[in-house]
Amino acid sequence: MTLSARLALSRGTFSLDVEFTVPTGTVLALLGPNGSGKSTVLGSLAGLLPVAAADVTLADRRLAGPGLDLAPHARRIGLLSQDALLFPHLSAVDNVAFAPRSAGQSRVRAREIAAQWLTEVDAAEFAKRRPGQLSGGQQQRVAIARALASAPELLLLDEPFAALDVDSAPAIRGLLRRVLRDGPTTVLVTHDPLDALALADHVAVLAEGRIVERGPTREVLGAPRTAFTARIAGLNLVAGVAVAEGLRTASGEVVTGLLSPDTVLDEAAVAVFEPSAVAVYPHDGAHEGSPRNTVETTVAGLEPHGPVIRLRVAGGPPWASGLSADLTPAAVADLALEPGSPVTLSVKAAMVAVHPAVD
Ligand SMILES: Nc1ncnc2c1ncn2[C@@H]1O[C@H](COP(=O)(O)OP(=O)(O)OP(=O)(O)O)[C@@H](O)[C@H]1O
Repeated sequence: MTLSARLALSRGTFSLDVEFTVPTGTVLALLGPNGSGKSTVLGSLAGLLPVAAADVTLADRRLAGPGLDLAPHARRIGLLSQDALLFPHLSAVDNVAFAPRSAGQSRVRAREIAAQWLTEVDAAEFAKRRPGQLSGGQQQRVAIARALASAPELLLLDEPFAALDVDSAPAIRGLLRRVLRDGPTTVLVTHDPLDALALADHVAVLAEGRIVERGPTREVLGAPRTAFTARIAGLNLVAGVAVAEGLRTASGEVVTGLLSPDTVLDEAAVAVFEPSAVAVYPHDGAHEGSPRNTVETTVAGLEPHGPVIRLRVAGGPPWASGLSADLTPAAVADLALEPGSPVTLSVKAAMVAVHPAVD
């Protein structure tokens, strides 16, 4: 069910004008700062907001177009927001059964479907409880089951981890990774690049109602082409497979780091670290102390980046090419760095986070 959307609208002084496609079964993450229009895109796709001009098709079904604006319930879209928004007077199983029941399934069949989905999201044991008797994370599991139980052709996720505490967010993220693997075409709104890395095949970066950059997630976040994306992402990313010590790259080097709780060993992962976590030495410099990842490479470029100088490197083992490090202007002068200078980069293992990633 490929989604093709063009949406244009104004809300007061804010205007939105975007066009994008999400191929069947893939996940597009919409990233952007507060107020950039992410929720407005989701609301428009769901048919909850009036649009000035829209052309939205899902496979061969037109949801909106000239003279056509299907009502939300007729769009066959599942929506999951940051708050679970369950019906407080219904049990978990009845909340989930509500979706297939509204789609015309018999009461018995709707309950069977609900029970299957509650099992799928590890919430079968809460089936009889009402939302008030569940934690935020448990409610969000039930809400995921409800969104999927309607067999939506498009799933819209609006910051699904934002209301969860740091302990339950990774488990729910892992759960969504699992159910989205063979799941519906999905648009995920987030301001956290790590959510995009874990769940999305592609990202589109929104700024002031326009898409300023788009492409495969790791490409866009690992090597942002616009200063804007670099500000919100700007992370060093190394792709590979999760191993107990951290991450193993395709060419066999191990980048030592801390595994996030939802990481699965031997599955695709990325090691993520800030340019400010990278120390730079001349080749013969000493770098001892806590366990570090150390690599010999060459300065490719130096650019001012706010108050610091961002150094990019090229050469050395494949995983090191394109890494960034932030230095003070004084350090750049002390080390006499210029393009072509040989340098050793060093990153403390404790500063490297290993996250699951979409293959
Ligand atoms: N009901 C409304 N009436 C008028 N303007 C609105 C309304 N709701 C939102 N806006 C404006 O639309 C713009 C986009 O808002 P939107 O909620 O889509 O951004 P967002 O990227 O989802 O932000 P956040 O990350 O804060 O949720 C903002 O400038 C906002 O002020």
